Amino acid sequence: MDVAVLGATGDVGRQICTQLVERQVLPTTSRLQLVGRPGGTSGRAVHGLRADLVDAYDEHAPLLDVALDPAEVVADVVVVAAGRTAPAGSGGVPPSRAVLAAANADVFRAYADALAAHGSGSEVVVVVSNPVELGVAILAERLGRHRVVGMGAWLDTLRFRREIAVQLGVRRHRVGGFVGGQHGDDAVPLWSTVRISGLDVAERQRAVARLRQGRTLATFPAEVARAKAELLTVAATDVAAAFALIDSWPPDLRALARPWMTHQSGAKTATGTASATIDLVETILDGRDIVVAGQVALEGEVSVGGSPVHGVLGVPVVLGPEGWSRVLLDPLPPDEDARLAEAGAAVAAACAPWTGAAAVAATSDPPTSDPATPTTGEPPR
Ligand SMILES: NC(=O)c1ccc[n+]([C@@H]2O[C@H](COP(=O)([O-])OP(=O)(O)OC[C@H]3O[C@@H](n4cnc5c(N)ncnc54)[C@H](O)[C@@H]3O)[C@@H](O)[C@H]2O)c1
Repeated sequence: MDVAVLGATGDVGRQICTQLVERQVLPTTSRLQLVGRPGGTSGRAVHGLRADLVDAYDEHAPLLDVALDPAEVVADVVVVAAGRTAPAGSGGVPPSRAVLAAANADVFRAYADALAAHGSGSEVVVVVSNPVELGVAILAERLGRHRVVGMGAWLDTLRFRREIAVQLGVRRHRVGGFVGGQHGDDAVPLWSTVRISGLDVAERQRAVARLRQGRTLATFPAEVARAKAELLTVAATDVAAAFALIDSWPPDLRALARPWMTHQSGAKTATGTASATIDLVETILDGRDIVVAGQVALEGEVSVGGSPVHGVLGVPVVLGPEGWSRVLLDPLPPDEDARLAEAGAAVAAACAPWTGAAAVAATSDPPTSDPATPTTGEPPR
C-alpha cells in the first residue's frame, strides 16, 4: 500500500512523512510519495527532504519518491497537508478562516481534479489542511464522499480523551468518547459518548458529572472566548503561567484552549497533528474497520436540531480501507444536539461560497469578507 503526502515539506507534512517512516507504518516495499509544488520553495526542498529521510532511516524506509505535478500523485492513501496556514505566534493579524479558505480552496480543487482525472479511483484521502471541512467538501464532491475524511475531529477527540485521562489519573487509551462539529472553536465535545474502561455506567456518570462541574455545552462558546482573552493577558508576560492556568480548567475547555495556546506560543501543533493523521492512515492501511471521529460529507445520516445534515460535519464514523462507511452516533442530549446544529450551520455557511454552483463564481471572484458566522473568524489549530 502506498501513501502520498501533499505539502510534504511543510511543518505538518514533514512531521507526517517522518513519523510514517520512523514508526515503520509502511513496509520497505511500499512507496511514500513526497509531493511539493513546482516553482515554489517546496519544489526544491522536497528533494532534500527525501535525501534527509534516506539518511536517517535507510534500513527500514519505504521507497521514497518525489512528485511535483498533481497529475503524478498516485497512492492508496493521499494525505492533504498542502496549503496556507495561520502563522504561529501572537504577532500580526492572522488570516481569518475565510482568507484561509480562499487560498486553500484552489489547492483542494487542483488536487481533487487531478486525482479525479489521473488517480486509481479508489484512493482514500485524509484532509489535514484547513479549513478541513472545506477540503472535505471539495474533494468529496469530485472523488465520492465516502473516500474522503478530515482528521480535525480525530485530533480534537484525542485531545479531549487526554484531558479526561489526565484528570482521572488514567492512561488515554482507557478513555473513549468523541469530539464532533467543526475543527476549531466550533468543535463539540460529545460528553454523552465518553466511556472509561473499568467503570460501570453509574461510576462513569458520576465521574463525568464531576469532570463537567455542572456545566452544559450551552455556555461552552462563551467559555472558550473568555478563556482565550484571559490567556492572551496572562501570556503577554508569562507563557508558562498561561499553560498552568489551562491546567486549572475542565477537560473540554482545556482540549480547545491548550492547542490554541500552543499556536500562540510560537510553536505549532505539527507533531500532534501528524500523529493523529498517522492513526487514520494506519487504520485505512490496516484493513480493519475502526471507529474514529472525522469530518465527512453527510447526506442525511445524522439529524441535528431536528433536521438531517446535508453537508460536512465532524462525527464518529467507521473507517476502513475503502474510506468511511457508517456514522455511529446515538441520539444526543439537547445541549450536544444544539451545539452540533450550530457547528453544522457554521460549516455550511463557510463552505457555501466555494462548493457546488457557487464554486464557479468563487474561482474567478473570491469573497474578501468572512462569509461564515462561526464563534470566531479564527482559523483552527
Ligand atoms: N486538521 C488539523 O488538525 C490541522 C492541524 C494543524 C495544521 N493544519 C493545517 O495543515 C496545513 C499545513 O500546515 P503547516 O503548518 O504544515 O503549513 P506550512 O506553511 O508549514 O506548510 C504548507 C506546505 O504546503 C505547501 N504547498 C502550498 N501550496 C501547495 C500546492 N499547491 N501543492 C503542494 N504543496 C503546496 C507549501 O509549499 C508548504 O510546504 C494548514 O492548512 C494548516 O492549517 C491542520
